[in-house]
Amino acid sequence: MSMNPLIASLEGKLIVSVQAYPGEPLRTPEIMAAMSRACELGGAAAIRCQGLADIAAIKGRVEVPVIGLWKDGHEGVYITPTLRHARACVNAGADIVAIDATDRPRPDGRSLEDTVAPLKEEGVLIMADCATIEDVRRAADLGFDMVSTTLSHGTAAIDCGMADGPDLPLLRQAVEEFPGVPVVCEGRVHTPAEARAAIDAGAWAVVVGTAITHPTSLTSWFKAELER
Ligand SMILES: CC(=O)N[C@H](C=O)[C@@H](O)[C@H](O)[C@H](O)COP(=O)(O)O
Repeated sequence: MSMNPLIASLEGKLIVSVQAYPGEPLRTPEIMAAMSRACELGGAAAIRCQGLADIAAIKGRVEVPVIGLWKDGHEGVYITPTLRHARACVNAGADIVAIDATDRPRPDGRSLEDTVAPLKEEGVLIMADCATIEDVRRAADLGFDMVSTTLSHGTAAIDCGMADGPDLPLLRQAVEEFPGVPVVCEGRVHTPAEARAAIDAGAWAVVVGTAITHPTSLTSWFKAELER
């Protein structure tokens, strides 16, 4: 099967995740859209973002593709947990929808397979947020358009530490097992060198969030170093 051109366009590219967490000062669609545009000007090939209002605002502000997701809650499956959430992301303007691809129970009782099948029929491009190689295998089997290492560091909704880099072992294993599937390296990519290493390890694209778009974390990293 030939690859969708939008997915193909992301090969070797940097995707920036632009998200603010509940209660944070930057959490308004207007600010997230401005930040996304700023990242686009810096060369982001796509923006990954959260929530229907942010997706719509960002889609209206940038030319590059938007990977949308909807975080609902912060325990269990919270990244676009149901078909309803996924369809809403599409309606808000997402070009690709990111979905939790773990096998944990979903709030609507549907399996991942039953969540994904209608989306595939509707022609929606989907990205699998994976925690383990089993998740990658499941996602590849279900026909996800991209798989990502998003959840490999656990599923804490907010993760501000600078310790640990990206999960290159999981990335490498996924790339080796599924040479035909675009594998995205996402989660704890904190430096340009780490992004480079991910591409060198076979990543189709790299997603960087915190290290570009989360000033509270960035500030705390600098502060911690001064207090060490
Ligand atoms: C685990 C989870 O919910 N990850 C979220 C997924 O959208 C975001 O909070 C992350 O910022 C994103 O994955 C990028 O990762 P990092 O911020 O480490 O560059």
